[in-house]
Amino acid sequence: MATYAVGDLQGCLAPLKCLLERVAFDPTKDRLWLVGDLVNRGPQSLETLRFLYAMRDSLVCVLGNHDLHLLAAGNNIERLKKGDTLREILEAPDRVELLDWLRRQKIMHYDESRNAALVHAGIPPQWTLKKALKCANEVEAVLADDNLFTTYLDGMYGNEPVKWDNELTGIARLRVITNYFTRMRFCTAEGKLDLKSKEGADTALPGYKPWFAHKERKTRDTKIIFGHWAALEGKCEEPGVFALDTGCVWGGTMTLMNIDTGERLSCQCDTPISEPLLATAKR
Ligand SMILES: Nc1ncnc2c1ncn2[C@@H]1O[C@H](COP(=O)(O)OP(=O)(O)OP(=O)(O)OP(=O)(O)OC[C@H]2O[C@@H](n3cnc4c(N)ncnc43)[C@H](O)[C@@H]2O)[C@@H](O)[C@H]1O
Repeated sequence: MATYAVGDLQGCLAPLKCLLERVAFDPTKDRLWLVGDLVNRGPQSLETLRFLYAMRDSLVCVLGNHDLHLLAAGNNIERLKKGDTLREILEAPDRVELLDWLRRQKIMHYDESRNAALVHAGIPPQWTLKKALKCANEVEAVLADDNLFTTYLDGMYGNEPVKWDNELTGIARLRVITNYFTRMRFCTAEGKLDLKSKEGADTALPGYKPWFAHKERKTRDTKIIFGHWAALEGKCEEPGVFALDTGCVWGGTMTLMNIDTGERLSCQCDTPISEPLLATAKR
């Protein structure tokens, strides 16, 4: 039995299948951890979601910003944006089943036996592991609640508050938690977010650093696996922190890592997003 983690899929099913074949993945024995952003921008969002749903008992999955966006669009809370490749899911006969499953996935997974955490974007430096799990659970509970999840999705968008405060309540509290776990790249040691910068780790504004690079970070004893930040190209110098988004959808590759050995494999995406969309996204 082996446990693997794979970077952002973003609707790229062919490289996922290629990676699973290369490691002879056996869903009856092996486990696959997904860093989130299962869908959007790539060519096969619906087929990817169906493929994952069919093997759901072998998966551990955390949600990314694109997955949350799909949930909002699927509940008529947010419109699709130019470049989104989610319409096929919204029009699918099995959409209710698929979105219901997606909504019940985690924001953070922690495996005590490995002392390893899985998140989409990161864990802010000022939070302990215990605090991070508690905050992730607040969002997970609201998302899984049939009466509350649409109110959450409706208030989820936006960049404020820029920093955690224990006194925060309601949607502002849930929004900053969401932004830490699913959108963060750069922040200060106190967890003040810069959500605008998206380039490499060496492009931080004065006073900011990649979330994992703060020496005060309170989760330094825990292995952390994350995706989201394609411009890192899967490279992270920080010991115990593993970046897995290698920009499949941007013409890069998809990366799979054996969680216990650290061994990595990559597959090219055959059909990355079109050149015009790439140019728009980079502007
Ligand atoms: N609370 C909330 N508030 C607001 N929105 C929310 C939200 N929750 C969910 N959302 C939704 O989030 C979605 C994404 O919003 P965006 O605003 O487009 O998000 P992003 O930061 O660009 O994130 P992405 O996940 O696409 O990052 P990636 O590194 O792949 O790509 C980022 C950039 O990296 C660049 N890049 C990729 N590979 C690179 C490389 N090798 N080198 C340099 N740059 C590279 C790309 O060109 C691209 O510009 C939207 O649909 C939005 O609605």
